[in-house]
Amino acid sequence: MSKVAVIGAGSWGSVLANILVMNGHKVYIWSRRKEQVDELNKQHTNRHYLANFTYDKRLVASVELEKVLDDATMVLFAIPTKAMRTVTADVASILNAKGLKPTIVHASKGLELGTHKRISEIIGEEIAEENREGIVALSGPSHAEEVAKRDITLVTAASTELKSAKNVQRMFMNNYFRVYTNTDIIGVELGAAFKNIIALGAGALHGLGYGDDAKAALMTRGLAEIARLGIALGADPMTFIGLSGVGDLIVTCTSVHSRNWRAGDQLGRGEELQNVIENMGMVIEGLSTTKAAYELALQKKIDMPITTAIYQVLYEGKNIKRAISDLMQREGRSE
Ligand SMILES: NC(=O)C1=CN([C@@H]2O[C@H](COP(=O)(O)OP(=O)(O)OC[C@H]3O[C@@H](n4cnc5c(N)ncnc54)[C@H](OP(=O)(O)O)[C@@H]3O)[C@@H](O)[C@H]2O)C=CC1
Ligand SMILES: O=C(CO)COP(=O)(O)O
Repeated sequence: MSKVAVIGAGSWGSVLANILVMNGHKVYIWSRRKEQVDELNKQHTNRHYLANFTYDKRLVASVELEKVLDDATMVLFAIPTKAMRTVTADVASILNAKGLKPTIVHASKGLELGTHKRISEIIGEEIAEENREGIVALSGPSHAEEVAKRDITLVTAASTELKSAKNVQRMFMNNYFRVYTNTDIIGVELGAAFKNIIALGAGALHGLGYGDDAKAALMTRGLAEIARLGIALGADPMTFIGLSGVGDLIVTCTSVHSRNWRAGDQLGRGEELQNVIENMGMVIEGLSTTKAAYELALQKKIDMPITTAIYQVLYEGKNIKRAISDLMQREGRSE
């Protein structure tokens, strides 16, 4: 039996941990809050993040990172991108002190602000090679609310080391959670991060009352521009038509579960950005990813009109209707 340490007990970390427990693995989950640990261990619930769901009683929660990591053969990070560097550094020093070499998996979707690094790059910088077997990104169209109900979900395990990706595939697969492997971790991580930008836009169109034609147009042209940037950053173009590309774009642009879509919807209805962030109570990754992608597009000289428009709305206070009108009035061009 493998021992898995799950770092982060929000909606996604807790549900992935639950899958692993139900698949027969020993799983410890880390939370920084004692009251959440007590709730998970005693009531087997996590009401703030997932109302009306009861976790498998065998899932053990702890605030002690050392205890969670003890004997771990796999470490799974599911925390917001902005917390990745400091938390991985804490994990790294414990792995080093204990002489552990687990497979490292992450399920987060974003780019680090300032450095524009992908999450596997942050992990690679913080956790020494002698303390990791491989780095795997687990990604695809998957909402915690549906996976918790054992709805059918397909994701991909991406790593430059196929052996590690296959290990993750084996550990997570069951009759409702199907895992593919992929060696293009660049494309998988970029598709996962960038689709959140387009989801903000899709939500905004909904909030403003636009119809299905507008949403389909945004998703299609959005995919074109995020793939353009992804390819410039080293991704395989084919990855953008896979689960972590178009698959995740579809679910995030159409699902009421998506925090990015819901944030966009509220902005479209005229809500102030600060209120949207405060009321969500969960991470909205697309907000910072929009900034990172906008800066990268400028650096790489990639045309990203939708991302630019969303950046202007979020960071420069541009009126959303004006942003849409400006997009529509761009010079006509070939598809
Ligand atoms: N929810 C989903 O369905 C999916 C989410 N993802 C991705 O997974 C990642 C995590 O998302 P999700 O679980 O939904 O997020 P949530 O907002 O639901 O939970 C975030 C978790 O991270 C913890 N956390 C936040 N900041 C810090 C910090 N500075 N240090 C340590 N822990 C911290 C939170 O702790 P606390 O409660 O104490 O604040 C909480 O446990 C994101 O990148 C998201 O895009 C990917 C696929 C599906
Ligand atoms: O990545 C996700 C679905 O695949 C989750 O999206 P949100 O963060 O928008 O909820």
